[in-house]
Amino acid sequence: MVKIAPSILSADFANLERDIKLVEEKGADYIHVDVMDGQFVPNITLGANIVSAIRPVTKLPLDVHLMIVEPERFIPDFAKAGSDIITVHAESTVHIHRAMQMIKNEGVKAGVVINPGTPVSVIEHVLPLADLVLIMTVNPGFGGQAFISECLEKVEQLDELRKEKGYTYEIEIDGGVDNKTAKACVDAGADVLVAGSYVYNSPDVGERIATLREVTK
Ligand SMILES: O=C(CO)[C@@H](O)[C@H](O)COP(=O)(O)O
Ligand SMILES: [Fe+2]
Repeated sequence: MVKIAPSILSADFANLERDIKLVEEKGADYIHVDVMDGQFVPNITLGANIVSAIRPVTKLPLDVHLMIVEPERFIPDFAKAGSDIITVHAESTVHIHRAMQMIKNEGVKAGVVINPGTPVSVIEHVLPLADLVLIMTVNPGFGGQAFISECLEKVEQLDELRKEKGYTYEIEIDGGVDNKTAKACVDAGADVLVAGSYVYNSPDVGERIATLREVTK
């Protein structure tokens, strides 16, 4: 069954505890945390102090998506804050392999992520290190953008590669996931769907999570 990772970027920041507990109760699998620095992407969100603050409010894994330049500078902080998965952009550092080693050395699962314009070949040599590969289906920076379906070809490639080479990473999709796009993601080979605005911009968050499960069955 597909895993659902609501993105708290679309939650009410004045009521984060309430909104995290709500999706946990309604069957979410991960809590997706979008960290933006205003440089790698044109938006600023939150830092390791917020990850520490939300750590005690949920038992769900914290899936921390770093959209920051030179993430190596902050990996120890996000690990100590209680992240379960830390995902770094191949485009954000010249040392993606080192960044992933740093994450693993902290005892945290290491993810690698690529933007819509970046091919799978760029991350080919770090796939043996990856616990998770995240495919962006929007240009990172904001919630509520339209799904870029061309990116699904990369999900198929990654699914093929793991079958061929015996890699163990999960494939996660982030951006524009809703009741209309979720099925194609799973059909392409995705294991985890991040959904921000679709889940949180509704008075019935439980119905939204249930619909994502229903349409991907
Ligand atoms: O990383 C990002 C955006 O850069 C995401 O995790 C968004 O939070 C997804 O939002 P929706 O497209 O689901 O509204
Ligand atoms: Fe994200």
